[in-house]
Amino acid sequence: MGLWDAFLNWIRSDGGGDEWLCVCGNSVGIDMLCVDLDGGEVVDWKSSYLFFRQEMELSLIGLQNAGKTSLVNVIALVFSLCILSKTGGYSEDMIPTVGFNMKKVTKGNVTIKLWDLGGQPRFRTACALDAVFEYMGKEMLLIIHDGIYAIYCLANPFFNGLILWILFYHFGLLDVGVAFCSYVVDAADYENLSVSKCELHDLLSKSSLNGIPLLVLGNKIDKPDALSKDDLMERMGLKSITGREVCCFMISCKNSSNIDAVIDWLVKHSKSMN
Ligand SMILES: Nc1nc2c(ncn2[C@@H]2O[C@H](COP(=O)(O)OP(=O)(O)OP(=O)(O)O)[C@@H](O)[C@H]2O)c(=O)[nH]1
Ligand SMILES: [Mg+2]
Repeated sequence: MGLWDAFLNWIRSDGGGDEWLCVCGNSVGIDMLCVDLDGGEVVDWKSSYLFFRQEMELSLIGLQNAGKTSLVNVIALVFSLCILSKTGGYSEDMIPTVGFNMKKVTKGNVTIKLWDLGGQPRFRTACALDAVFEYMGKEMLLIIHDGIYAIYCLANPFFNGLILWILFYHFGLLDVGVAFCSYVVDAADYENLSVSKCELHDLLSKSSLNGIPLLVLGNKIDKPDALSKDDLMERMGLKSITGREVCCFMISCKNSSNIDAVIDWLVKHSKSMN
């Protein structure tokens, strides 16, 4: 049922009374809540989604402390449209990510699988990143055994089938492809900018990422000393990148600034499943 049908039905049935209607929306969709004025309870809710079926894989890459996990939490909150959710959102109290986390968020027809990679040097090795990208390229697979990465090469067809089967049934991890690369930078951490620039350019030199659109997120713009977008683009060497689309947004996970713009970009660049 479409949003307007739901709305009209609700108006026709008990739209008067001591209830009020709240329509809220973001880049993922629109929710319509019917709230009981006396008790403050949500008595009914309907959803409508602006997009056709979309699925995307998002790997968040960047140095330690850039705010990748914070971004995952903020995106998860946007997907729950804030009102009904008691979880997710920004927290000052973060633990550095060990290895990586995978979080899948779904809202209506939009699904994002977020691969949140630990940014400490030991997790940033070419090997760990390669493994994820190669996995997405379906040439190698990455499985976690008690926190240790095991990389399986898909050269052997028998092994192939076996591992794909395990992945499919236990992790639901099939049919993915790298649609774009997203990179998170702390825009207020001048000291680490040159390291961040090198890591990014190293990553872009990988053949599996040839031509793939690049999304750079300058995080923590709530900090008074955060760089401007122009300065960040200059210092990250973004202006010299050719052969691919490059987009840069300045965001704050803390204040949720520009998060909707990021989600819009992701949805536009994801594989449409129509
Ligand atoms: N002021 C400010 N602080 C932020 C923002 N986003 C994240 N932080 C803080 O930065 C710190 C690191 O955030 P994380 O999300 O854990 O960073 P990370 O990139 O996941 O770090 P690793 O897991 O070690 O790679 C935390 O203390 C966050 O609260 C932001 O927009 N503004
Ligand atoms: Mg993290």
